[in-house]
Amino acid sequence: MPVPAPDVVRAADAELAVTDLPRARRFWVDALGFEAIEEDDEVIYLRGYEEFLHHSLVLRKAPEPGLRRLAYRVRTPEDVQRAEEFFAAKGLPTQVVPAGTTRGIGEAVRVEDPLGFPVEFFHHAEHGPRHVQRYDLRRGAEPARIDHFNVLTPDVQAAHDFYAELGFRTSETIEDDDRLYAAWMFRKSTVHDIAFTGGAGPRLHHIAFFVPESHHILRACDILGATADHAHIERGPGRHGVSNAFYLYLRDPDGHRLELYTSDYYTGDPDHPTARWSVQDPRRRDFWGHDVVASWYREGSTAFGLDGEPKPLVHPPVSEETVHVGADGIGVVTEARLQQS
Ligand SMILES: O=C1C=CC(S(=O)(=O)O)=CC1(O)O
Ligand SMILES: [Fe+2]
Repeated sequence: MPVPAPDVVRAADAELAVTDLPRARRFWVDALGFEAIEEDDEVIYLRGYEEFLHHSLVLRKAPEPGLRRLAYRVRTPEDVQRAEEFFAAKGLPTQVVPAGTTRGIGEAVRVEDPLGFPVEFFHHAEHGPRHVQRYDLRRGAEPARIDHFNVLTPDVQAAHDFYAELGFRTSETIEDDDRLYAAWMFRKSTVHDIAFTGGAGPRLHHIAFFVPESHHILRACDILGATADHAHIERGPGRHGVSNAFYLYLRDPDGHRLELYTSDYYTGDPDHPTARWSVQDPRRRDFWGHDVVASWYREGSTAFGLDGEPKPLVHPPVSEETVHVGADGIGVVTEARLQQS
C-alpha cells in the first residue's frame, strides 16, 4: 500500500548559514529592504512585506556558508506526520523537530530527499504583524514574499520524477531528444515552488523572492550601484523565457544566490499545460537572447545534511552549458550575429 504524499501548500521558509551576520544584514536588510522581524547576535529572521507568517528566511551565523534547510508549508498538522511516513517508507533520513526549533514554526519534520537536500515540512506557524500596507516601512527592492527554490542536481529527470510523486506538477521544462536539462514544478498556483538546474549537486542554486513590479528590480540595481556594491549583481535584469518573469540574480556576501522575480503567471487549473523549451533555443533562459554568465551554471551553495555535514557532490554526465555551446549560447549567438552582418 503506497504511503500517501503530504499535501504541500508552497515553498515557505529557508535557512542559510552565513559567516558574518552584520555583513549579511547590510546586504539583505539595508540594501535590499527585507524586514528583520526578529534578530540577535546569532540569527536574523527575515520576511517580505506581503507575508503574514513570522518569517520566510533565516540567516544563521556559522563557520561555513551553506544551505541548512528548504521548508514547505503543508495543509494540515496530519500532513507533517504524513511527510515523515512518506520519506521514512523510502528509507530516507527523517527527524521530528519540536515546536520552536525555528522561531515561529511549530513541530516539523526534517528529511533528506533522494537528491540529498535537507527539506522540512511544517504546518503550525506564528503570524507576524500585517505589513502589506505599511508603505512607510517599505525600502529597497520592497521584497513581497518568498516564491521558490532552485537547486542544482546531477539527474534532473530523477528529481522531476520524485517531486511528481510528492504531488508537484510541471509548468515548464528545458529538454532535447536525449534528456531533461531543467524543470519547474509547483504546488501553489504559480510557475514553481521548486526548480531543478542540471549540475553538480546537491547544492542550492537560489532562493527567489517576488517583488511587486519590475521597477523594484531596477531600484535594487541602482541601490547596489550607488553604494559601489555592484559586484553583487550576477545576472540580469532581464526577462526570462521560462516563467516569463522579470528577473535579477544577486550573490550575497557569502555567495548565496538570491533571485528577485516578478510577473510570472497563473498555473492553477487542473489541466494546466507544460511549456517545453528546446535546449537550443537561446531565448529559453533570457527571452531577449542575452547570454547566461557561466557562474550562473557553475556555482551554488553547499547543502548540509541532517547531520550538519556538507553533502558530497555528484557530477552530471552532461551539462546544459556544454551542450549549448559554452555559457548558454555565446557561440551560437555570435555565429548567428556574424551570419547577419
Ligand atoms: O525562476 C526561474 C525562472 C526561469 C529561469 S530561466 O533562467 O529562464 O531558465 C530560471 C529560474 O529558475 O530562476
Ligand atoms: Fe528562479
